[in-house]
Formats: sequence, C-alpha cells, structure tokens
Amino acid sequence: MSVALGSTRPLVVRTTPVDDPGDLFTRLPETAPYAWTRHGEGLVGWGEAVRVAVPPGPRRFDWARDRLSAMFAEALVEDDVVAPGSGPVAFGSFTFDPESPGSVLVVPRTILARRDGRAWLTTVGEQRLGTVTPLRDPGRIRYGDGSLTAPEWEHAVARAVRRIRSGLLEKTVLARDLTATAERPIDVRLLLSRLARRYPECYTFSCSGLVGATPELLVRRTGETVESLVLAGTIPRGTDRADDMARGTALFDSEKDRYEHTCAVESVREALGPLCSELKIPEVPELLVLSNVQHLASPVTGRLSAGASVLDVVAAMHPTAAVGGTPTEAALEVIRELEGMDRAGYAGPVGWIDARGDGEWGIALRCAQIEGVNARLFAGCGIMGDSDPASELAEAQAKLRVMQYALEG
Ligand SMILES: C=C(O[C@@H]1C=C(C(=O)O)C=C[C@H]1O)C(=O)O
Repeated sequence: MSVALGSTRPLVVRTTPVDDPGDLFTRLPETAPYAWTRHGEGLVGWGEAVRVAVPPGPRRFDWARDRLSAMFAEALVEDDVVAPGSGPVAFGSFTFDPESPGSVLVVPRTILARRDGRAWLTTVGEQRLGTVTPLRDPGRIRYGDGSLTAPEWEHAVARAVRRIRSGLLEKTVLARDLTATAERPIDVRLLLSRLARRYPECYTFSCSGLVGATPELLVRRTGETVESLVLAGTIPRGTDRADDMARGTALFDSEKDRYEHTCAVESVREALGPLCSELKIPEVPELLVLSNVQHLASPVTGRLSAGASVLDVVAAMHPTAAVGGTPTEAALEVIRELEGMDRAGYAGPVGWIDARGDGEWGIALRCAQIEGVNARLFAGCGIMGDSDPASELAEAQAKLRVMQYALEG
C-alpha cells in the first residue's frame, strides 16, 4: 500500500550495514524494481512506501524538493551507515517537457546498496518479504513504428536543418520512438542484468517502468561536490579495431561534432556557474567508447557555493543542449513541432536523492518505457546546420540497439 503524502504518519526508516550482497539485481523481486547502478555499485529498491505524482508545470522541481524535504524532515530515521544513499531515499523520473504529466518520486520499502566496499540495507515501515522468482524471458519481440516512420523522421531532420540554416537556432535534438511487443510480460530485472553486463560504463536505471542504461550523468552531488558528464557528438563503432580508431579520430576532428559538443558544454557551464564557487571544465573533450557508439565527452566538476540539493542542481541544468538544443526555447519549439510525440520520461532526469540532498541523476537516454508486454523505445540525435538525415537515422538506430539488445538478449 502507498502512503499519500501529507499523511500524518511519519516514515520509520532504518539503515543497517550488511555483508556484501554480490550482484544487486539477483536480490530484486519481479514487481516494480528500482535501480541506479554502475560497475556493480549503486542502489536497488523494491516495494513502494510512498509514491508522489509530481504535477506538471515550470516549478515542478521546487515542488518535488519541498515535498521530499517535508517528508524526510519528519521521518524517524535510524542510520548506522551515514553515506550518500543511506537513510531515506527517493527514486525519481521527470518528464522531458515540464508540461507533460508522468513525473514521479517513489520511496521504496526496501533499498539495498553497495558502494566503495560497503553495503547496507534500508527499510521503510513494515516489511513484507519480497519473493525473488527466477528471471523470465519475454519471448519473441515484434517491433513497430512509433509516432514517425524512418523516412518521416528523416524528413523531420531535413526540416530542422532548414530551420537551423535560416538562422532561427543553432542546434536542436530530434528523437524517435519505436514500439515493441513481447510474447510474455517483460521482466525488468532481465533487462537490467543484460544492460549492466553489456554497458558497464553506463548508469543502469529503473524507475516506475522507465528502464535503460544511460552514459550521461546529469549531476552527482556528494556534499559540496558536483560532477557531471557532458556528452554530445556521436559516431557508431567500427567493424574492427582500425576502423574503430579511424572513426574515433574522425569524430574528434569533425567540426560539426565539436561544435555540437561545445553547445552542450556551454549550456552546462551556464547552468552550473551561478551555483558553484569553482567549476572545472576541460578545454578539449575525451572520447567515450561504448559497445554501440563512441561519444565526445567532457567530465565537469564543481564546488557548490550554497546548500543546493541535487534536485536544485537538476532543476538548473535540465534540459541541457545535449537533449534540448541551443538556444533552449527555440530548440524546444522545434522539438514539439517536428517530433510529433510526447517524450514522456525519455531525455528527462532520472535518479535518486537522499535526505541530505545528495544524489545521482542521469539523463534518461538509451531507455524504454515498459508496461506489461509493451515497450516504447527512444533515441535521438543532435541536429546541426550540416546534419545529414540518413546519418542521423543510422545514429538513432545505433542508440536504439541498446534497448533492443536488452529485450532480445
Ligand atoms: C539524444 C540522445 O543522446 C544525446 C545526443 C548525442 C549526440 O547527438 O551526439 C550524444 C549523447 C547524448 O547527449 C539519445 O541517446 O537519445
């Protein structure tokens, strides 16, 4: 049963150290698993002690922060670990568009965590034993077009390019969706295990049916320290080592991709600058090589000047130019007009926050919304004035393969 917020009963929260649980996903029951992990470390949760539907609107992050602060402040907490992610934790997913419904915060009944050689278990309220059943295969997967067919989407890219060339904006990001139907209900735990194995560099997440493995860390807050990984500029992997390296070099040398990356970095600088007393952004990006694609990547670190929580930082950063565009408002208008779909949680912030205001939030990329036998997969690309619709389609397909693999194995 979920407790409505504003109810009079405070949460009773207990965190205790536990022996190393090993693979976190093997501890998850099938129903409604929550997860945020990378390289085998992170948090998984199950059961719902509290579920909060965040109302759409421009102040949704503030609203969410205030609701959580009130709930966490009155919680009765015994925390024998005291680390980021111990004590009460809410997982959350916010829609890309502030006006879209579907943003949600959930405090799981049980959270199991593993980080830096420590492990702990947090329980909220009375416990019911979650039975761990074997992973279930969803059977054959049938795919269908989402809101646009591939040629229609290429056409949308061409229109966006024309807008950019006319000088209305510098960059936008266009995404497409794909539907998938399985023979049997999709077991989210199976998707998580496959994603974590194939994409260990990425953050494997699950929150209220939104499941994926994103390489893009929007923000991690640990006390005063904030970190972010800005990605923009992509090329598919090569067919062998030499081809791979040649493609990596081409990406690094591509003026289009470097400029696209600069737009994303500058949007992060603008958002984080006012919140930080110190901000370090490398002058030259690195190459992040994943199983399916290679990205230009800039790791950013900063020191928060005032006591902003991780959600305050998320509010300031979303949407970065990596998933929106430059300038933001013009880019969002183009997205609304040309994509022809509601992005829902795709490209929105997904992650967790604790009662100290620490937490980790990613941009929900390489993901799908799962419901029973149905999945809706998403992927998008940064569009510049010299983008080629066919190459952008190939890039989107390469990104979609992450979730196709998760579904099919
Ligand atoms: C929009 C997506 O990815 C974003 C766009 C990128 C690009 O266009 O080069 C690279 C990484 C992400 O910031 C996606 O994966 O759906």
